[in-house]
Amino acid sequence: MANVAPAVNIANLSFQYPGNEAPSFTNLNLQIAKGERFGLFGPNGAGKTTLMNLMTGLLKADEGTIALNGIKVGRHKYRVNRLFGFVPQDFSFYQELSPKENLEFFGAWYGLNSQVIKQKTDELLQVMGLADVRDKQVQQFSGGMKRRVNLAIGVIHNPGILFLDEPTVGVDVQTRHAIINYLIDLNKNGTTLIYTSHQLNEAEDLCNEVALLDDGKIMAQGGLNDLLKQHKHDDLEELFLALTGKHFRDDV
Ligand SMILES: Nc1ncnc2c1ncn2[C@@H]1O[C@H](COP(=O)(O)OP(=O)(O)OP(=O)(O)O)[C@@H](O)[C@H]1O
Repeated sequence: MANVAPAVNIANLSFQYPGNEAPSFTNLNLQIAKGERFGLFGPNGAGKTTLMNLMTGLLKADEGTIALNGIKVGRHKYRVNRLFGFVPQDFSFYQELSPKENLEFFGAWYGLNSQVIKQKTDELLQVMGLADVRDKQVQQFSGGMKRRVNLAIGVIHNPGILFLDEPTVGVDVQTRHAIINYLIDLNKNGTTLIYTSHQLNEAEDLCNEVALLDDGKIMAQGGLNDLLKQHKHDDLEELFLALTGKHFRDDV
């Protein structure tokens, strides 16, 4: 059988923000296989968002390469951009537009034809519980509704890889359940999920593979159950504290 390229292949990645004293990453290597529900965890300031921004091409590596499904990020921008969806921590839609208008706009941006845009827009508004408010301005929505709009936009083009940076921050239990169940369904249909969160109990429901990042280094990586067994911990929170320590990580 031919070798299948991993969903994400990071090789010898080095990156430093201009003006910072120390690099964020030096010679980092990470592979994420296709079809995984992969969780990237770590304390505040560990580098999770920076790594997501590098994987999605928002930041450019100083050294090393990142490939998605075997295609190098930064080289074939248009091809790479259509491979993945990104649900960033900050809302990435137009507040003055309705959810329907936002989905139509981003569908067109991804080059979908109008028939597909209409069908995906109707489907996503329904799945996300936004059908009744489809024509209202998003700026009038609650935080949980805005999170669902953010997610819908990230998946309108049926991406094979979906990056999610804290997709459930600040939402209620109902929205959290809806989002997690939707993500599990997407994964069953073949989408690789790459997810960060501080909600470790939620991560246990969602992820089958995890990596713990601290100070730009991967402290542990593997199947969630294998890691818990190997380190003799009952849950991800215990493992997290054991590997990253209990001290605060406030930036100064
Ligand atoms: N634009 C920037 N310029 C300079 N330094 C930055 C920039 N963005 C982030 N950093 C620094 O890089 C480090 C990693 O930040 P990052 O936001 O990637 O961490 P994180 O793991 O996502 O944290 P959190 O859990 O708090 O979201 C921090 O020390 C942060 O101060």
